[in-house]
Amino acid sequence: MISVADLWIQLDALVPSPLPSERIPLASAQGRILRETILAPEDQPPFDRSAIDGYLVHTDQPAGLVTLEGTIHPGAPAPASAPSPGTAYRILTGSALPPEKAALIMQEDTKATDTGRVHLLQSPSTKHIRRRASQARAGDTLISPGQLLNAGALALLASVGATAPLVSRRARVAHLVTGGELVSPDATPASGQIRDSNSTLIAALLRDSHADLIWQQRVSDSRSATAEALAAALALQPDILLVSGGASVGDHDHTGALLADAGFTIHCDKVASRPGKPFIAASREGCLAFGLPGNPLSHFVCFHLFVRRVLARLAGTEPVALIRAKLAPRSELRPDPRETWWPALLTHDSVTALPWRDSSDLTVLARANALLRVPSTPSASSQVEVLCCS
Ligand SMILES: Nc1nc2c(c(=O)[nH]1)N[C@H]1C(S)=C(S)[C@@H](COP(=O)(O)OP(=O)(O)OC[C@H]3O[C@@H](n4cnc5c(N)ncnc54)[C@H](O)[C@@H]3O)O[C@H]1N2
Ligand code: MOO
Repeated sequence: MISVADLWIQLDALVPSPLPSERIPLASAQGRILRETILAPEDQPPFDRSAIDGYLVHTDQPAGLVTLEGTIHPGAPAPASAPSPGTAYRILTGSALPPEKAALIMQEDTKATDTGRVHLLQSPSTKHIRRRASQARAGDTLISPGQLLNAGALALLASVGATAPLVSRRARVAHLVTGGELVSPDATPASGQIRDSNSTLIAALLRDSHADLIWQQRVSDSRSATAEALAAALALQPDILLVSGGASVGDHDHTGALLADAGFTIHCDKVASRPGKPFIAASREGCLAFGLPGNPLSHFVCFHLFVRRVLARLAGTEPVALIRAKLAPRSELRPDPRETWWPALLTHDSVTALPWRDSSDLTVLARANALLRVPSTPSASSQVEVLCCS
C-alpha cells in the first residue's frame, strides 16, 4: 500500500503544469491565482504628496509669521515651485507638492490670525512628505505569478489600473455520488437509508479550492446506472472527476473497474492513511479521477490530503504546507499501522486532537479546522505536524 508522502509525489507528477490562464474583470478575480507579473506602470506614489493637513512653505522658512497665498486641494496639479519664503499655501492630506524645496507644517503646530496670516509655532520640515517612488519605481515588480488575489492584492491591482488580470482558469469538477442507501438531505430516510452528506461536503470544499462544481449527481449502486452516470459526467470533459463511495472491494464497489473501462490508468487504489484507505487515483488524457471512500470523515481527509493538493497545482499555486504546532495537553492519540490524520482544532498556540469514533463520525467535522498527522510509530514529541483545513 502506498504511503501518503509517496502518493503526494505521484500526484505532483500527474500535474506537470497548471490549467490555461484567462483574463477576467478585477471584480471577479478574488481568490484566483495570478499568472502574470504586474509591473508598476509609473512611480508609486506618482508624485510627492502631503501626508498631513497643514501648510506648505519653502524649505528655508523658519518658525514665525507667513502670508497665506491660497489652497492646494487633493486632486489639483502640483504647483511648479514651492512658495517663496514668507508665504504659505494651505494643503490637505493627499495634496500634490512641488518637486523641490517643499516643507510642511501640521495644522496643530500653527495658529491662524485674523489678517490672512499664519503663525508657524515650529520649524517646518520635510518629514510629512510622501516622496514620489518611495514605494516602487516605474518598472518594479509589484506582484509575481502564483500570488493569490486576496483583498490587498486586488486593491494593489486597482491602484495601478490592472483591471483585467491574467489568472488561472478554475478547474471544472464533476462529482458522482454512489450509494443505494442514500437519500436527499431534505428527504426522511426509510429504515436502512441515510441522508447524503458527501454532496454537500464536496460542494463546500470545492468552493475554497480554485474549482467550480459543474455537475453533481447521485446514483444507486447498480453498475449500469453508475456507468451511465460516469459517461454523462465525462461527456462534459471535466478537469477532475470525483466519485464518492464504491471505492472499496464490496459487491457494489464499481469505481475502480468503471474508471478502467472508461480508459483511465489506475495509479493507486489504497493509501496508508487512517481514515481514507480505499482511495483511487486515476488519469486519462486531460482528466484526473479520484474515487473517495464513502465514509464522510474519509472523504474529508482524502479531499484535504490529495484532491486539494491537485487543485492547487492545477491553479498554479503551491499546495497548503504542513505546519508544526504544539500538541495541547490531554490530547490522546491512538497510533495505527496506517498514518492517522486526526481531526483537530488549531488555535494560536496549540493544536487539540478532537474525539472521533470512526470514519462515519460527522459530529467532529463541524469543529475541526485541521488534521493532525499521527505517525504509525508513537512519538514522545509534543511538536506535531498539522494540515490546516477549510
Ligand atoms: N473488505 C473490506 N471492506 C472494507 C475495507 C477494506 O479494506 N476491506 N475498507 C473499509 C474502509 S476503510 C472504508 S472507508 C470503506 C469505504 O468504502 P466505499 O468507498 O466503498 O464506500 P461505501 O461502501 O459506498 O460507503 C461507506 C460508508 O459511507 C457511507 N456513505 C457513502 N456515501 C455517503 C454519502 N454520500 N453521504 C453519507 N454517507 C455516505 C455509506 O453509507 C457507508 O456507511 O470501506 C470499508 N470496507
Ligand atoms: O477510510 Mo476507512 O476510512 O479507514 O473507514
